[in-house]
Amino acid sequence: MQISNFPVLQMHKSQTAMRASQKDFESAVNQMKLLTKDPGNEMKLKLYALYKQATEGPCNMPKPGMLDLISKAKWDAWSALGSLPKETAKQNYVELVSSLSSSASSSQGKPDADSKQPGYETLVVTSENGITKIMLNRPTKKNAITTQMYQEIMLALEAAAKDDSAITVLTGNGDYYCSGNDLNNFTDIPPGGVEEKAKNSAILLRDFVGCFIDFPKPLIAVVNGPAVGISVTLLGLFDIVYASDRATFHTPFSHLGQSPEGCSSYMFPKIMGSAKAAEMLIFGKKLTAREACAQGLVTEVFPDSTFQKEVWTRLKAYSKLPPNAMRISKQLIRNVEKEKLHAINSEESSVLQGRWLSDECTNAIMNFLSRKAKL
Ligand SMILES: CCCCCC/C=C/C(=O)SCCNC(=O)CCNC(=O)[C@H](O)C(C)(C)COP(=O)(O)OP(=O)(O)OC[C@H]1O[C@@H](n2cnc3c(N)ncnc32)[C@H](O)[C@@H]1OP(=O)(O)O
Repeated sequence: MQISNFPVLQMHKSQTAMRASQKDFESAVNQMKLLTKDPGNEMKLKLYALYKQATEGPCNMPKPGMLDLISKAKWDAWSALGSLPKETAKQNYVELVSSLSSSASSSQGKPDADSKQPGYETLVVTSENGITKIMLNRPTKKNAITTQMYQEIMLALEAAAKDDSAITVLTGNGDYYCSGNDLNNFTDIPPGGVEEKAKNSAILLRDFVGCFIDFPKPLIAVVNGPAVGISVTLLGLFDIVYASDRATFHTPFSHLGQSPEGCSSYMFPKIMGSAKAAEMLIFGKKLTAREACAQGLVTEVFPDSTFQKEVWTRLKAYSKLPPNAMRISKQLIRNVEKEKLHAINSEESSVLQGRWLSDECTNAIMNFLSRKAKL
């Protein structure tokens, strides 16, 4: 085989002026180890040949026997590089790895059109590589959760629980992860009046949180930006929470005349201790991502510039673990407290039903809607 049989090498022959440093080469070698998608045998042979040429020079090994097919394919690929200089081989290796990683990362945040599931207006739901991703999709409203969105999230979780993906991810589109309950939800009053509205909302809230309590597979929050209200309290029910260092965590319930939900009245003291939980849930202290990580609410914080790439690389690796083992482990952890969590969820929903009818709450919502108050 001649060098001309490798178009990618041809393409780079004219670029030898741009030499790759030893550091670039070593980091490309490390990057290859992180690649989660198999690049295919042809590509692997090209990379093998370039690596050998870059580190050992031209192939002078004896040709393997005809029956040793794998060694022979490798020997052929290396020999085909002839007397290609080591420096050029290094450069070509670095560029080839870079083209592989960029095509992998460009497909990470952006689902391919075929994998997008129809039927959702407020979410983008995709399923690929063993991962079902539920993305809140009202970026212009900071992904505030409308009544329709609560319903769609429940449907998406129900479907994800049954599909063949190994893990499920919740994330947000745009600069926010989620700004919590859409405060306009309270303006749509049914014929039965505000009491009926409060009752229906409490039922919706209880059912919504119930889906998170019962979700059977590993559930991961990819917190791409600030999180407010119910999007924060629910995090205690996730198995992993990855956050960008741009994210903040804010539960301004007292400011809104409301009280905690999402089982946070139990999970937050358990996760971070009662004093820290009180600062968040009673006094509305906003935490940075690093503070939330130090309190145990967040699993790991990543720099915003590499957040998507690092998180999706990690999740793709996790999604290849045996799915049944992951499910069973999750259920062992969750089942100990499932009944208790449902009881807490019912109690929190019923307390909120009363709060929504209070003057404190009504005034706070009116203030926001008339733009007098912002968090
Ligand atoms: C079935 C009911 C279950 C209820 C469960 C109980 C849940 C409780 C909670 O989640 S409490 C938390 C509620 N959330 C808030 O109080 C947040 C309110 N929003 C804000 O304070 C700010 O918008 C902000 C700090 C999130 C962002 O500020 P800023 O960056 O200045 O952007 P804008 O304010 O201009 O926002 C852009 C656009 O989005 C609208 N919006 C944002 N969040 C909400 C929201 N939670 N509800 C309704 N609308 C929201 C905002 O009004 C702007 O809209 P506009 O462009 O003016 O049309």
